[in-house]
Amino acid sequence: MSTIREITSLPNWEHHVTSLPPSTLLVVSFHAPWAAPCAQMATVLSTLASEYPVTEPPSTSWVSINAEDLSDISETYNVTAVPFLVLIRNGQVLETVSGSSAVKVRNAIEAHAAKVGAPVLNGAATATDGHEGEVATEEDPEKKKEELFKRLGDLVKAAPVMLFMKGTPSEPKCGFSRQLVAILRENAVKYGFFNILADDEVRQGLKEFADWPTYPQLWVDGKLVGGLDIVKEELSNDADFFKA
Ligand SMILES: N[C@@H](CCC(=O)N[C@@H](CS)C(=O)NCC(=O)O)C(=O)O
Repeated sequence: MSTIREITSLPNWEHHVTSLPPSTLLVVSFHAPWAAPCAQMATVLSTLASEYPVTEPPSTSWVSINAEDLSDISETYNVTAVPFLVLIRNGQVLETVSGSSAVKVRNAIEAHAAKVGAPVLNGAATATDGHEGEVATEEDPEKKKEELFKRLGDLVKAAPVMLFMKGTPSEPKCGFSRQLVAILRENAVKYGFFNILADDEVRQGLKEFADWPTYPQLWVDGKLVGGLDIVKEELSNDADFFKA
């Protein structure tokens, strides 16, 4: 289970890059502390990283960089907006993804990294150097809502099964979320998760987007199944609900 490491200085970055074998895919996430979509992207990336096992030599290496503090590095990679993802192997930039689309980020990483026990998408990702999903600077509330809903539309598809919960699977912060995590574990379901306590915009926005007022929320293939009660009901009607 890979984790994301924060690069804190230029020497730290140089040491990290030069210590990697040529075959390792280096996943670099540029962020800024003031940009809420970066907090969301951090969660998306740590969920993704956790799906990649730690191997020797490492098949993937995951780092994040404060784009403003380490401007020498962000300038090297032409980071003009955050979040901004750069995929590097053997010193070569393979692909960049500008913006907060969880789907584009997942596709790009899956296209370049082999996950043990998972199919590798061949050429599924395309270069995405457009400006979609960037941080809105305007205060137009309609535009902000449109952007939020676009992010949420991507986020609910960040994994085939997505759990929006309070806390994390290892540390649920609410009994309902804890119960749903236990159900998923009992049914050996692989899932991505999002801690809605870490992002109030997502917490409030998803209620409206989903037309569902509470958490946990379970989404399968980008469609809302429901909360804990609905999942329990589905399983009591069909014990193989998650196997279909
Ligand atoms: N019966 C609900 C229980 C979930 C629930 O009531 N959640 C509350 C308390 S944890 C909630 O999310 N409230 C809205 C919020 O906290 O934003 C289910 O089946 O999921």
